[in-house]
Amino acid sequence: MRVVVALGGNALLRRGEQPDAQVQRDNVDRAVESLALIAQDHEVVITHGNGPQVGVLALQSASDPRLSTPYPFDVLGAQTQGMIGYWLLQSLQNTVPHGQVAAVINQTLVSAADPALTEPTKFIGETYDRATAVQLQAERGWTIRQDGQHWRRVVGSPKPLRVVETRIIRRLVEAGVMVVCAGGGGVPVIRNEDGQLQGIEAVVDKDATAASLAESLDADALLILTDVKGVYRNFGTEDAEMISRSTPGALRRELLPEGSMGPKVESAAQFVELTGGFAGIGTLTEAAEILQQRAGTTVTTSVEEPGAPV
Ligand SMILES: Nc1ncnc2c1ncn2[C@@H]1O[C@H](COP(=O)(O)OP(=O)(O)O)[C@@H](O)[C@H]1O
Ligand SMILES: NC(=O)OP(=O)(O)O
Repeated sequence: MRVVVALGGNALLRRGEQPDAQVQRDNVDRAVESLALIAQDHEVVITHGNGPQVGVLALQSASDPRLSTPYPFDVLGAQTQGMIGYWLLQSLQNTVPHGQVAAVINQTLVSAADPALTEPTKFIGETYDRATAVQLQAERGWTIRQDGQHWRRVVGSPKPLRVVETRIIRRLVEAGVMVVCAGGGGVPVIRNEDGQLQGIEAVVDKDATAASLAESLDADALLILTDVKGVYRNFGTEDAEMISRSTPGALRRELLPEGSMGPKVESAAQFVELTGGFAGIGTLTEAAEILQQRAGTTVTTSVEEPGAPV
């Protein structure tokens, strides 16, 4: 099977954790332990998020007195691809010694006219209490939104149209290489009026890019791995109940929150609808079980008997 895996940025740096390199390396190692089990038997393409990490780098850049302008988000996105891509590359090479691995810096084409560029929904950086977030909004001109119990900065997140380097990624996969790519949803670029690629200020949703890439690469399965066991009905309440199996239509009707579980559900639903393949949403440490449809939330075109292979 060909499997595209999307690793959550919040799963690689969990809410409230220190953004130290070692903390994230340990989280990457945990994810890779789980991914290595899949890589033994399947072709694997790995994308990763960068929401928390790009926020850390944005703050660093904004507080550097030597810069006349902070680094724009396309540049920061590329930095996170380098950093997280390096951690994944090394961890995969150490864990799957005979595997060939490549980490690719790459771009995702978006539309300059996408209304999402001016209606920010993508959470980045750390979480704050409301008062602190409101203060940062005033001081730094941020847009902020509520994320669960906390508040966070949000930035524009246009729809990915296509991973620019799709053909190169396909050639690597066909050559048996495990490819780490489209980190942070890919560096967002537009084609300008001269036909040139040009970076823009945005952070693409990596689940949306992963679904688009999985479809372009003719993947059989899309795994969206994060820091929860699956998609819950009544999430965050005493009546919370995990949805084990669902269809695109039924899952969309759950109306999950924008900026966190909503984009995962939409990406899983789109991949399943477009390809007839299956998608799984669940925790980073259960990749193999999710692929076997024994853990997480499995999304298929129709709901079959529990545990039945698709
Ligand atoms: N219905 C739900 N079921 C499960 N998780 C949910 C739900 N609604 C919101 N969430 C939140 O979505 C988060 C995962 O989304 P996100 O933080 O964007 O993940 P990542 O950065 O790992 O891709 C979970 O940590 C959880 O707090
Ligand atoms: N770019 C992106 O989607 O990052 P997260 O997975 O961290 O939200």
